[in-house]
Amino acid sequence: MNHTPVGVEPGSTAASPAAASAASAAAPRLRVDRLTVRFGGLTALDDVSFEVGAGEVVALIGPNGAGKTTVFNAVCGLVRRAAGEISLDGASAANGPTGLVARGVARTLQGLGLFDSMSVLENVLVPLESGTVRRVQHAEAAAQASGCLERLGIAHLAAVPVAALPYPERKRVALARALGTDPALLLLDEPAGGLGEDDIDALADVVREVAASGCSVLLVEHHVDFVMGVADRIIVLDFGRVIACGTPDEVRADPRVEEAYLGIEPAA
Ligand SMILES: Nc1ncnc2c1ncn2[C@@H]1O[C@H](COP(=O)(O)OP(=O)(O)OP(=O)(O)O)[C@@H](O)[C@H]1O
Repeated sequence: MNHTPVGVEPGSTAASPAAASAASAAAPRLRVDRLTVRFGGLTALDDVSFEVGAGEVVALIGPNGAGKTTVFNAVCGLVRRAAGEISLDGASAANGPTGLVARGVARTLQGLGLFDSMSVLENVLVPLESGTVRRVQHAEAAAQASGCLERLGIAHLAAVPVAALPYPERKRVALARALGTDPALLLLDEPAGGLGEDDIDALADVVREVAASGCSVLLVEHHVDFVMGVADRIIVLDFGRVIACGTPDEVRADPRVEEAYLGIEPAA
């Protein structure tokens, strides 16, 4: 896995010179710069900045309503930015529902969003054949989708309707569908939610392997042990602002995080 730090943002707890020089050496895979999103009078994101490097796993954590999903939606162009810039591999993203998906961003959803009556393989084929990501020949798409099912240990379920599967397998299908597009940036929305410990361990292995292959991973997750075990860096949001950013150890030791996220009052 690539552990290269790619920069330190306002509120960061990790400000090493190495991080600064790495950040300036190459454009990060994802750059979110001073992002502000408002819903009417509510400021859901307020001046949020962070970066995700190639092959890096970055976790966004924070209490309910902190703005994590809104970051994903902004990266995908599903909510309009009131201010700020988002870029992928140095190319600026339009402020609307265009561009990023075609440029190699894939996302899983909290609600999975699978087509229940379709088979596992058919679900994974949907984005490959729809032309929303890119248009590939059917044989090539089928081979790519099958490879993803193998990778996630569900090849034997290829012909099974999704409706017949238990929740952990359904989550694997959703992940396979995202990975099937061969993304440069993978957005995972609560990937460990609803899973048991064995499935979470297997998921962590997959995330590490995906990152080792060069794909960048940005994930939103409440399962603290999973986050601490898999993330290279963690960004902590609270009320739409970045309150801390650093390695798992740095974030774990930050009293602001304990106070905001874990609900622990800092020692007097
Ligand atoms: N489409 C919307 N319209 C109005 N308000 C919204 C909308 N989407 C999100 N919000 C509000 O913006 C804030 C941030 O929401 P968001 O869903 O990003 O938080 P979150 O950190 O993902 O929370 P959770 O952990 O509960 O999923 C919340 O106050 C939420 O109610």
